Amino acid sequence: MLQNEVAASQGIRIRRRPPSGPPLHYVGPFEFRLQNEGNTPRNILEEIVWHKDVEVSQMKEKKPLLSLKKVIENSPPTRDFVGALKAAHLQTGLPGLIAEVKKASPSRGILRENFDPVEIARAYEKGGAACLSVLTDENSSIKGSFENLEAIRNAGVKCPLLCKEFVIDAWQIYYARIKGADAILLIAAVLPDLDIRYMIKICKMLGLAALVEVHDEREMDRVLGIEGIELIGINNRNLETFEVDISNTKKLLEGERGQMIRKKDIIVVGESGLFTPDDVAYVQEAGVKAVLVGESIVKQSDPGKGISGLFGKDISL
Ligand SMILES: O=P(O)(O)OC[C@@H](O)[C@@H](O)c1c[nH]c2ccccc12
Repeated sequence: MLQNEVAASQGIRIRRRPPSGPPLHYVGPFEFRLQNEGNTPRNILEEIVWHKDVEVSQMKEKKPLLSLKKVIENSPPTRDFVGALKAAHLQTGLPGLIAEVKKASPSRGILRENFDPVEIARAYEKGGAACLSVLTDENSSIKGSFENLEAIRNAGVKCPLLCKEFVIDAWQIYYARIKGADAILLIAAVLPDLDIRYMIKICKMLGLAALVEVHDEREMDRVLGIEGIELIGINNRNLETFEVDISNTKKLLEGERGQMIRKKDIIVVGESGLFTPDDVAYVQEAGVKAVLVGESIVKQSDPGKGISGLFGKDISL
């Protein structure tokens, strides 16, 4: 089966690359690009993934896997991302915080002018974040970068770091490891089961935690069928439509799914759209032991104080 067909059979709507024939058409003396269902991305997630495909193949030519492996042999060990979340939860009785260093988003535009990633990371650490998330996609309106990840790691920040990337190829996991990541995001709306299985093995080999992100029941059920998963993120934002609804976290943790997660001792991370202590309490009640928060804290003049605002108390002690 073709890659897109395998994905579609698992309910994945994101196509990994334009599936249909030549996009150029001749009409008289003119050549122009005819947009059609086949060669036009259906939403921003699909557009990012198609772009990523080109980006990764170019990067791979410049830095082949073998050269990355050599660098990794001499890299310092990774930090324990899952352990840091568990410890924070035990210590505070609140969900462990993954605080996101986020400059902009496709739906909200620029979130912070004068964006200084290292300053934000330090403020988060001081404010009690257990871990940090750093967006690394450079070509979309997310405005992330691997330089930010590297700069935060090199600045002596001790919190474990999540590389927030759109992973479509295992090469990216090696690259993230070199740039200072302790964990990486794998998006179930993009990756078929076999890719997730394979990538989780690579993460284990490299000492990285994998945060596997789901958004609906079907994705959750697929991911629960995969061995060796320690961290599942429930995104309250639909990456195709950008609709945000925090009751999504509750819905996906009800009944048998919640039971299975407890039995497997999986840590669930509530992601996106969390702004108030009530929001945090709501997802904690639903069963999460960690939260991933960007907008509400990165927008504050002191992002560290933003954390106290989010939890309704100082969690830095
Ligand atoms: O800024 P928010 O609403 O607090 O959301 C943070 C984080 O969950 C969000 O940035 C996110 C979750 N999954 C993603 C995947 C790609 C890009 C971004 C994301």
